Amino acid sequence: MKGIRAWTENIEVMAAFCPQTARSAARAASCLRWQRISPAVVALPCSTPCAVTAANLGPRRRYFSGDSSSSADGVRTTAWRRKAGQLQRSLESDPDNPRRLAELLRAVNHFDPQQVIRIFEQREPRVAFENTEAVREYIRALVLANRLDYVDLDIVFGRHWREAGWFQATAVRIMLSHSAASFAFSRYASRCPARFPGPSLAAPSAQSSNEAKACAACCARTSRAMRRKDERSRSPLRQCVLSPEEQEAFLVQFAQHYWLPPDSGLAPWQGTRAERVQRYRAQLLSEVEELVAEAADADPADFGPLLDCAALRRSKESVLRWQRFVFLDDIARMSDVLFRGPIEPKHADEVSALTSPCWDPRLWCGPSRGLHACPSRPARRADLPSRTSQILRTAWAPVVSSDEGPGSHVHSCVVKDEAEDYIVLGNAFDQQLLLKLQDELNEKDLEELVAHYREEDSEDQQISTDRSTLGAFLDVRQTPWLEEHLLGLFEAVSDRWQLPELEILEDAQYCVYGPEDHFDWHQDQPDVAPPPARRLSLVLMLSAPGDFSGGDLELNTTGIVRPGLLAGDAIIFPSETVEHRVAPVEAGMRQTLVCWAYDAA
Ligand SMILES: O=C(O)CCC(=O)C(=O)O
Ligand SMILES: [Fe+2]
Repeated sequence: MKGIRAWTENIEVMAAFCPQTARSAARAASCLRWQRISPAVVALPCSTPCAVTAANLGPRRRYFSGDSSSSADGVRTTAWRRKAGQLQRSLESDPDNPRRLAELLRAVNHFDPQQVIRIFEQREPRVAFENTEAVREYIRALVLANRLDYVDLDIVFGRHWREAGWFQATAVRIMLSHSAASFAFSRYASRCPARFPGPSLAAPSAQSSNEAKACAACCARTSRAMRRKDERSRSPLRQCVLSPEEQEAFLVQFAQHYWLPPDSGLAPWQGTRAERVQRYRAQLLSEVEELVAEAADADPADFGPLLDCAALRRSKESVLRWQRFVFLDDIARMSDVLFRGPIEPKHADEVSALTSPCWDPRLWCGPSRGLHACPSRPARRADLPSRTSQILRTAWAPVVSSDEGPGSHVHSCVVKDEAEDYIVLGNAFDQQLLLKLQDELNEKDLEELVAHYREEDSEDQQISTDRSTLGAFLDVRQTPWLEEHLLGLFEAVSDRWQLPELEILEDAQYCVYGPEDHFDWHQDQPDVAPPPARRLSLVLMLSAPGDFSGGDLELNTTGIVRPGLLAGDAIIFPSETVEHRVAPVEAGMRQTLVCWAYDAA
């Protein structure tokens, strides 16, 4: 009972995240339900009961069964349904009207938050995330439907939101992502596939609109199936989810810290509220870190960045730990977004920089396979300075691979930054693809492949410049998924430089820069050359910003620019014209994959 109380209070608090419907606290206090809410929650000024109907206040199960136990609830729900019907018709007559969408979602949230999630996720994400009011309703629906544990908030609240808002004019979707839902579901399904039965969820390939429809139908089928199941079922699959009570505890805390007004007259990051939020956020992050540290001592087989089916047969404890980590990480990200809002240009980068160390796949590999101890990988060459051989030995630790077939990966990437001479694609390789790439490089015998690019013994005639890095070559043509993906990235941007059909004719370079390593100013294609020649260069960042300092990639275009790259981001620029360099790394290790597109002969 206590759990249900906490839950309903929590829902009310979350539902109050609705500035437009804010009414006076007095009015709220007159509502019976609000009088039962804990003082911290009552302090909310946005305590309007109008956003909270009785239909929303019962235990979660009610959403799934769709029934309403009292006739008053029934009447209210019917009224909202009718209103939603009208709003839906009005939206149909003007489908791109953001206000109408938000109003519809607000109405539907009164009786069917699951439906709000579906409506929102079925829309073009780029457009949907621009609509702040609709996003609010979506967040509310996620909370009301208790979906926070399996919606990928990295997508929902992280970079994509920001990028959708800031680069809406140029945002491109390169891969197959037809909706946030398919992405979130596929990510979730790959963590825990058996939870979402049905082939198109485990391996969605929704390229065409027909496939998208089939996938949407499958999502609908699955959620119907889920609805039929009692959320608290005793089945082993259900038990591996973070317990509802634990989620409630987090959410209640979350509400107490976040659903407060900004100190008036101050920016959201200033004042006493900001301090509280910061403290809470630090606490969340340290909890995440603790779990990561704990995980480092665990059997690596229990984790893996993506839980596969086999994981379900592993110890329940370890699965639970993973779930808790994911949940905390999501909440930490969400808290950040809600605290600062999706309005600052650097917002998503900062969130990722804060949380990405926790996501470092190497941390999940356990001590015997992790970054700091990789005894099975001997030093590359006896004559290398110990510093660099050390770097190489520890560069890539084996990871648990996710055995997916081609086409099973849905992923979207967006334009993060662009100028006449370059374009930065955010999330060009997502976590999953980075792991696949890591596997690929691990499979190669690095001892054989490594090249030593010091000026004195460089055999590379094409680039005769001062360079100090370690590197290995990777024949991408032997790795069809990689070739296809890289070509996809090149082709997505080739129009802006009016380039014809492109091919990858040269090995990609995996570069490792340790302290003091650098790559001096150069052009990748020194002269304008007849075909086939390097036309576009792509640098894929493999290291997180916290992994190294210094080592900026600098481009000499209209002045020197230093586009910030997070792990998984790629910058593409014309090889013949853009002079660039990698400034000396000051500390840590910087890793990139560099690849060139040629025009066909
Ligand atoms: O590692 C980098 O960021 C760039 C390397 C580069 O410019 C090259 O390999 O040509
Ligand atoms: Fe270069």
